[in-house]
Amino acid sequence: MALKRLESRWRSYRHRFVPWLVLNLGKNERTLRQVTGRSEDKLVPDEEVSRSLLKLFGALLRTDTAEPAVAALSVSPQAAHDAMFQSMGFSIDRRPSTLPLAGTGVFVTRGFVPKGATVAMYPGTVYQAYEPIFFQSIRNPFVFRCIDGVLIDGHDKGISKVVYKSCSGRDRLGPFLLSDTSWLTASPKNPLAVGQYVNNCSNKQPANVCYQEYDLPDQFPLELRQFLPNVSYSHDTLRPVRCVVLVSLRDIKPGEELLSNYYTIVH
Ligand SMILES: C[S@@+](CC[C@H](N)C(=O)[O-])C[C@H]1O[C@@H](n2cnc3c(N)ncnc32)[C@H](O)[C@@H]1O
Repeated sequence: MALKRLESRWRSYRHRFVPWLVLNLGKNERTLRQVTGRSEDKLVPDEEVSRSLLKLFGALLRTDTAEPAVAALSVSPQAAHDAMFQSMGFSIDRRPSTLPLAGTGVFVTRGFVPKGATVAMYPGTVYQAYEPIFFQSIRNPFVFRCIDGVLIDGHDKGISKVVYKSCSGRDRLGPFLLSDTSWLTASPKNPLAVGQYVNNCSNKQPANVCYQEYDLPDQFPLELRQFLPNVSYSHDTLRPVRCVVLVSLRDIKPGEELLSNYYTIVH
């Protein structure tokens, strides 16, 4: 009976962090997020996400004093955070988590995040459901699973880092970089690209952000793609780049830690 229940739960489980789910589902069952269909998993329309990204990336591009629109931009971390604050009204950064034994977390450092805002991005290499990720996934807590089985490896160390850099170096169009590698360092030039450090909510502290899949539209400007923290594992020009953004579930005040929901059940 218990086995049957577990099996049906596993089949309807679509999301997020597999190792964490296996180890902690029993302890944190009250934090499960339930949605009744794929479309319901989107809190805000894709156009709204596009608008936010275009606004921030445009501001980051203008902040750069070197040659705009070409490779190797040199926005300083402080300038990038200022650009974020001015264009979005808030900024976020990594700090030690407020949750016991949870390592690093992500906090609102300045300004207010309104409900429905694109508050962070989940960086990493994007694997289609059929692509090999075995070695990269060993003891890797940063493998994010999308609803359709696409995986995003957001680990900024070891083999994951090597794979991301190599895919990012491969995909460029003339002078244009199509993705950013600086999220692999302590100071990403796109300050949104720290979503892989957002921790899971607890029974006491409910989630204030949720994950939302976002396929990059074809018309996304070439000169702004250099700020994207995602690259496809295989060079596949037909498929749009899969990104995952974190969207605020309520207004969030400065000093608050962003907490997501590592489990989503799609019925
Ligand atoms: C995607 S990473 C998040 C970043 C992580 N905090 C770090 O410093 O690397 C997922 C890992 O964070 C930790 N974590 C996330 N939420 C937690 C929580 N509520 N309590 C304890 N640890 C947590 C677990 O070790 C989990 O495997």
